[in-house]
Amino acid sequence: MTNSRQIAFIALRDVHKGAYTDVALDRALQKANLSDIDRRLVTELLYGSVRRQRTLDFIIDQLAKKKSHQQPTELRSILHLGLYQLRYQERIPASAAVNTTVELAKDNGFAGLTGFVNGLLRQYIRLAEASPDFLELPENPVERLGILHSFPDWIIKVWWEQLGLTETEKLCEWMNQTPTLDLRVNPLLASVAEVETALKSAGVLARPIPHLPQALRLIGNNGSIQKLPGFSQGWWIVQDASAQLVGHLLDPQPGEVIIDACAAPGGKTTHIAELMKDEGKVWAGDRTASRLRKLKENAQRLNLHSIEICIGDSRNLPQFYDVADRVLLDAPCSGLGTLHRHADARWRQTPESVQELSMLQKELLAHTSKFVKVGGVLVYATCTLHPAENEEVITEFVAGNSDWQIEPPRPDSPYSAYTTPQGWLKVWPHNQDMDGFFMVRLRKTNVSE
Ligand SMILES: C[S@@+](CC[C@H](N)C(=O)[O-])C[C@H]1O[C@@H](n2cnc3c(N)ncnc32)[C@H](O)[C@@H]1O
Repeated sequence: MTNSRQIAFIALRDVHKGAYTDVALDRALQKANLSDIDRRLVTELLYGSVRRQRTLDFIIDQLAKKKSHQQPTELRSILHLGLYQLRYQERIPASAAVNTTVELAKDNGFAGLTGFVNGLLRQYIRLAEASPDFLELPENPVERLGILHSFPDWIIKVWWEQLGLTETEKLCEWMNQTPTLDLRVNPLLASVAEVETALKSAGVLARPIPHLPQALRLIGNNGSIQKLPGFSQGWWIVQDASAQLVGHLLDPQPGEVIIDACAAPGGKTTHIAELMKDEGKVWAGDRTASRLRKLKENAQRLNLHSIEICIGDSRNLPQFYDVADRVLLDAPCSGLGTLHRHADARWRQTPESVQELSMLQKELLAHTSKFVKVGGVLVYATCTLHPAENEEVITEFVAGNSDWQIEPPRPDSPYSAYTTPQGWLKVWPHNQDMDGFFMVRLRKTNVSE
């Protein structure tokens, strides 16, 4: 049987056994010959079931005698797929969700438990029809939000401390959406209007994004990215709106020397080269060779020649001391601002991994700041929404280095919507409808300690 639900099941089973969601999806899709519509269904069922894992487990715990984690792994995966469709996929008729899930059980070694699967799903339908709020949620507001929107309690706490309860709930809802796709047009090869027209002629609608001169947001679901017009000609690259803000905040100028210290796969490196009209030098440093190969492919496709690759740990590159007009440190982070794109990230990160990342970020900042000439600029950015990786890193750095100052964007700049009183920029996705990001521009003065 190679139907889309069986493919989704194979991928979800692999995720429940420890695989990364995108890797499991690619592997399962490669073995199947599915139409674009079916591929989209598999992707939606898999990503949705992984995101909503905590809620789905809670429902099983409430409806079955055995807790979800006591169920055989593969049966748990099958139940997740069925419940996900019933709870979150209004377009799929309940009868289709139940019947296909029972079939999955039959075809995957649970023929003797089809009655249990059928009974549990039908009980869910009955209870949900009687009262959509039938889940017996705990009183504790953190746990309550965590179960209802499927996040670990520690993430809810981190956001709650910054936003309060109502806003945190909005952010959780935003992070459970299917992500949108933004393009960044390469102005050296095409204009935004040309790309918009080419996409339209292929039946794909796109709209510009305010304040971002190179951005287009695709409207609706699209098939393979590589098949969209202009891809092979290097007219555009996929990059979220908030990631595009980072390049503009750095504001690189033609002829300058720029070091992008954590560059791969090159979304921002290529933006920097475009903004410099491909004149000058962009050093693209990263410690991961496989990701740097991707950077090279991107630079070649976009026909950019000013980029030079440097493999290694950016905490140990003394040859770059005092050479750069500008440095970008787009630091490795916990990715709490892009949880909608990486379905399993909320289950992989932990408070401990955040502490380790925070230390690495502080070390990277201490070293890469030495690359900047006096008078030059460093932009520190992350796609996370955790203060230990953002505010704390910058506050500590500025307090310990009196020759560095935060340089807030001008009040009349397009960044004013994101600028905080401290001078750094924070993009909250539920307010700005783009990935969560933190970014700050620092300037090196000639006043030393
Ligand atoms: C957030 S990603 C960079 C994304 C990239 N700037 C872009 O826009 O496409 C962080 C990168 O930091 C790299 N990295 C992690 N630790 C590093 C280190 N000590 N030195 C250099 N690169 C490092 C990772 O390999 C990863 O590619």
